[in-house]
Amino acid sequence: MTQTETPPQSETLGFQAEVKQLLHLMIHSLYSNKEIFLRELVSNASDACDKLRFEAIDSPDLYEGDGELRIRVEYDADKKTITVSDNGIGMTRDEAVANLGTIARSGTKEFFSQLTGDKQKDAQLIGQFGVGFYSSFIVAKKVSVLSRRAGAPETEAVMWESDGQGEFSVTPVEKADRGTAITLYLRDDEEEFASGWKLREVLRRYSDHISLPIQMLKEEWDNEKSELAKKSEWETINQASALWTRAKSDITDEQYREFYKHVAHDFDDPLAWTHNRVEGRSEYTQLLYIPKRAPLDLWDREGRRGVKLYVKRVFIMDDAEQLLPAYLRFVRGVIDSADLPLNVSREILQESRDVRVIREGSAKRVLSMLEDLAENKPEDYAAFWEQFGQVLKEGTGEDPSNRERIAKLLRFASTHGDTSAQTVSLADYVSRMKEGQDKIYYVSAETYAAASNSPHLEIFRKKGLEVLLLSDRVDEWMLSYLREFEGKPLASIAKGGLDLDALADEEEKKHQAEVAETFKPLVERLKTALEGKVKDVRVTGRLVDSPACVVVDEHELSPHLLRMLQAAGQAAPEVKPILEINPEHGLIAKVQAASDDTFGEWAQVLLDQAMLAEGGGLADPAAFVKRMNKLLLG
Ligand SMILES: Nc1ncnc2c1ncn2[C@@H]1O[C@H](COP(=O)(O)OP(=O)(O)OP(=O)(O)O)[C@@H](O)[C@H]1O
Repeated sequence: MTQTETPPQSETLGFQAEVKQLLHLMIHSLYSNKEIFLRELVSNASDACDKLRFEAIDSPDLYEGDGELRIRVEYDADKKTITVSDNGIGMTRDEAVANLGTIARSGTKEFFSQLTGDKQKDAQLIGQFGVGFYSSFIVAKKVSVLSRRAGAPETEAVMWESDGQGEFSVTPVEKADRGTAITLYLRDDEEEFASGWKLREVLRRYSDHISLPIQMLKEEWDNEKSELAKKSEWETINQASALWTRAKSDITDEQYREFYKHVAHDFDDPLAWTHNRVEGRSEYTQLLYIPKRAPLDLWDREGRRGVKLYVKRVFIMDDAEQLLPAYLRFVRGVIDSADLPLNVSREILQESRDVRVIREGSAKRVLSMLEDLAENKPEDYAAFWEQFGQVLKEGTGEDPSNRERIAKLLRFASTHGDTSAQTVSLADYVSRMKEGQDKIYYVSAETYAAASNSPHLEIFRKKGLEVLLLSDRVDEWMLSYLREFEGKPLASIAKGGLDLDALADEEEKKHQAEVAETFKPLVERLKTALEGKVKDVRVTGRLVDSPACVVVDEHELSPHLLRMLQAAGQAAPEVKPILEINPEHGLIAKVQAASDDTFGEWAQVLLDQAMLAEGGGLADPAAFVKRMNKLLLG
């Protein structure tokens, strides 16, 4: 060493604030589930081997003569340590600092903003977020990570160490073999994990689905010493074949569930799964899961989506979004293709005919799984709908070839149940349609309350006609694609003239015609008073308790959609409403009797309150209040 060179130095660095918070939460909330740390470490080791195998497709030298990838678990009962090691991709110093000192995952902001302080709820949330490496600190008072990246010189390894309190150190060290060895120094009350029996039991339970061999040193009973003695020979304690390649009949539900937790980085069990081998024009295997809960980044454009892609059992990439349409982005799992080249890139995926076949096939499988759930496990389907219904609705526009199947899977709130729970299917609705009814009626508004209190509903309630109550953001968009169901058009009850004639009896029709005639002069007066503000004024039979309402023409954008466009800063055309008045209402009689002096005020109040009831704002609310007060004082 020359004089100017300094010996490698150890550096102490602070954890990112979020990591500190996560560590604290994890240790305190996940205590009852502490053995999951082993699953997480094995899962990471397996991912590291997958990454190496992928990089080695182009650079076989990375194997450094050792192509047999494996994970090893060792323990020392005296020192109370456990070591999980792999010969995977490994980490450089900088990677260790970034990966084990910060959290740079989508959904991080949502995660921290949703924490409540309630241990159980927070534990659930941490599970959804992903526990990962940091879960080691649930059982360990100190963790050391010794790692060398594949292809880096032996002298360029790193030792990362921390007691999980707020800081960690990184020290340059030497390591002959590539990969990562993570040693946990167990807390005093966690010694039970430093046992061959315990480790085997936990590994079999949580990690049997891992496709690489998980090895431990053989142990045999030593009669002389009356204890289990470790041999120098390794034995593989899992089945070590990719789970999805095994026959369905050889896989237990427990193994399917554990595999899900590994691929989806979820803590919870999945809601459902589908596992198929497809042969023929295209050959692939799919194992796809529906999670129980929406990930925190479901609405995050940068969020994770899609499934893991394997080609002939070699891991190629995470989140291969081309393999499923975007409206199924909540699906997790694995697709293993026999046709794609190993060097496939995201760009190639976009163009590939094989990928298109896989995407179409996978979408169909997921829809079948959902249909099965809806039919045979309605409670599970309701849980699915609550979490992912809004995303599935996007499919009505995105996937025209499956629109009918998707339409059958949709669930809505309606006046039938009068609750905000979305449980009514279009088929349910159709089965309850009245004789002579040929349309599926709906009303859409910003909120469920606004929809269910819409004045437009009055006549429907009176006649016992069911109306769907739509208030999800995606609904208006969906309605522009979903125009009918089983030949029955979907019709907004806030648009156009109300065509309930088929449902009215002769006497009603006669009465309506007479009323329209009687109120003609009032209608004309209102038209003049509101000129420029409304498109038309007419008498309606759709109201029962309200004096007036506003509607728009059939082909025009609904006021609700207009407001959404305006809120999104988009140019929206000007749409003048049609004012409809209820001839049976006392207030209309009052307006009719108003003198010319106050008639203008009455007309304006009638329009303003109809706009308010519809869920819209007023351009000049203060003027409305002033006018109202004046009229109230009489
Ligand atoms: N054995 C390992 N070999 C190589 N890199 C590893 C290993 N273990 C962890 N890492 C790196 O550290 C990162 C962080 O791991 P961590 O377990 O916290 O999160 P994750 O695996 O990305 O996601 P999750 O928290 O959902 O499991 C990993 O993404 C990986 O880059």
